[in-house]
Amino acid sequence: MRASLLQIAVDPDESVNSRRRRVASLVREQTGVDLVVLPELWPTGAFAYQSFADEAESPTGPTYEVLAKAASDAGVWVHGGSIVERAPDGTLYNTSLVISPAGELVGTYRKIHRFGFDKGEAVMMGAGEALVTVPLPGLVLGLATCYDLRFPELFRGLVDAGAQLFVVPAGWPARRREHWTLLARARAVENQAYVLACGTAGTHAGVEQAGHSIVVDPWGEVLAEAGAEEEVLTVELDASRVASTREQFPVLRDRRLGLANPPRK
Ligand SMILES: NC(=O)CCC(=O)C(=O)O
Repeated sequence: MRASLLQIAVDPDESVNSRRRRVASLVREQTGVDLVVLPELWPTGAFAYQSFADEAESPTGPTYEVLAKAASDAGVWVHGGSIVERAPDGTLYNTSLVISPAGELVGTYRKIHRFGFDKGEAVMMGAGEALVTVPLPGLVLGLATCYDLRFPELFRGLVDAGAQLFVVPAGWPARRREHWTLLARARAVENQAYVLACGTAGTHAGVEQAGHSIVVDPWGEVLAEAGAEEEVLTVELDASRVASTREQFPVLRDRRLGLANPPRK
């Protein structure tokens, strides 16, 4: 499987619609790969909280429309990063879209762990409640978004649901870049799965973005890593590597589940 991660620069001087058109043509340029991955909240910027309500859309709204057309023109699967979703009851969610080469919306995932502690996304958005996997030809995809990367139990739950490849769109700040790289490798090693972590470039809402999108294999080796600027990272994934790693070094088999917690003192 060939995958391209589009590390998009979110420039506040570019309108959301111009960025959608620009990203759609970048997706079309990936004809020949199997999977294209976009970052978290690339239409608005993950930290541009003030525009969330104005730019909120439905999962089949304007971002889906441009990506679905681009996916079918290029004949690729698209993980569309995420959008600000407005649910029918008015709640906002940070929602990922997975689109087939026929342009169908085959999966959505509402970010479970919201970032910001007592402000920003954490108070403006609802929390997702469901783990999501999507079978792609050759590998089962498990979905997570940005801050989710800090919560290993989510990834273990996705492994239990069959995931072999994690796609993690992000808007990760430059000042915590070392955490990003370390956590992406940790999630790959502990779960013996591919990690495709796609961040944004540029600075928006005063937050410099890390870029440094990264692809890690099931043994924890970094197959490719971007710089800080806008960049397309294309990698070859070997679907059989997940099974062979899990077979040759069967650490997942040694889990001790169901132990009782010690009483709290
Ligand atoms: N958009 C995010 O989830 C940011 C996460 C982050 O900055 C961190 O975990 O650190």
